[in-house]
Amino acid sequence: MSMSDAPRGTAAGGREARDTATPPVIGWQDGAVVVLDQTQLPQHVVALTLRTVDELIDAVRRLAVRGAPVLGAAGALGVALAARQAQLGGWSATFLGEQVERLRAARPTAVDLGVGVSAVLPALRQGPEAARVSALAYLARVVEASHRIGERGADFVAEACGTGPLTVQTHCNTGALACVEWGTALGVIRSLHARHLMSRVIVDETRPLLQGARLTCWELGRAGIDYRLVCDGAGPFVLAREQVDAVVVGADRIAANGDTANKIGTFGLALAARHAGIPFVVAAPETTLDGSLPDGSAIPVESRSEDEVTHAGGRRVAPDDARALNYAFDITPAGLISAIVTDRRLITSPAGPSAW
Ligand SMILES: CSC[C@@H](O)[C@@H](O)C(=O)COP(=O)(O)O
Repeated sequence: MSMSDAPRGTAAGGREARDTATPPVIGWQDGAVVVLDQTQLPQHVVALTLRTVDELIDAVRRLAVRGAPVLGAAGALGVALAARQAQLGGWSATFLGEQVERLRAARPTAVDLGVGVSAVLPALRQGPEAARVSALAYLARVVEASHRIGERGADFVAEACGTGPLTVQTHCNTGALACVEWGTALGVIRSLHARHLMSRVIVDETRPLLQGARLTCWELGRAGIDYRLVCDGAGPFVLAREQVDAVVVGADRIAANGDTANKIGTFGLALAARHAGIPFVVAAPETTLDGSLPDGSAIPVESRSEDEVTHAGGRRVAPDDARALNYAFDITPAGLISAIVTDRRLITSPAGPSAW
């Protein structure tokens, strides 16, 4: 992705160091994982150089690197990083295995994080170089999947909604920042735009770190796609008032029956879409399908710090004794989902993916 009109920089271990290199969303450089620090966008384009598994886990937990497919890439590259650290530090095989499992567990809901870790494990036995090559191959597959999802999703939305111009609502950030390139839900929107079918995107601001407001608006602006930002609470009303044609969202984990975990606020949009009689589409790579879980009740839902709800702008806004529930994700029942679009297929079965 092009970042030519924003400040740039690199940083090591979380420290900022400005230079003129264009940071990739995620990549490998000189024995380290390099990620674009998504907590600093859109004001600053700053890369983080992560040299240890601990630094990578910290970046994942504070959402400096985020979005399910990119978390998969982080898991894959993280195994290569662990292999390198093990060689340099003389780690035992047991300790190396423990560090890899810590990485897998850094965030619980996005199944792709563990998928990326598992993809590189066979190469780990052959040493750091083999792990690096395997991780980069995984990253290339993430990119390819993202483009396929965009095209297939655009086919479905165009078929379901007509030739436009279309107003599409989306939630969170599912673009290049979450997928290395193009995007899942935002990839569908990009592909519709490339076909001259898009009118406008309604962007929900998204908790906890305003991923929609900061990241999706930034990406849409760069792509030249018209959008309007709305606060999360306004989402369902705006869907009806602005005559939205379809809702397209991403996913962090899809159970065998099609119940889908995605960013908190998605469930409400799905209810609103059903009320309005418009398609509610989930766009995700095949890797996000977790056939080991029968339904959404088994999906682990991340709960984050209460401070993200009780504080705003760096200061406490709720009373000192206020307690918060800070679920990072919700589960949308399969019955509210019109279609699941993956890089391999279109699933419209009301019985869900278990009938695939
Ligand atoms: C293509 S990204 C799909 C999902 O990962 C996305 O919708 C989402 O919920 C991201 O949550 P985040 O907490 O920002 O990692």
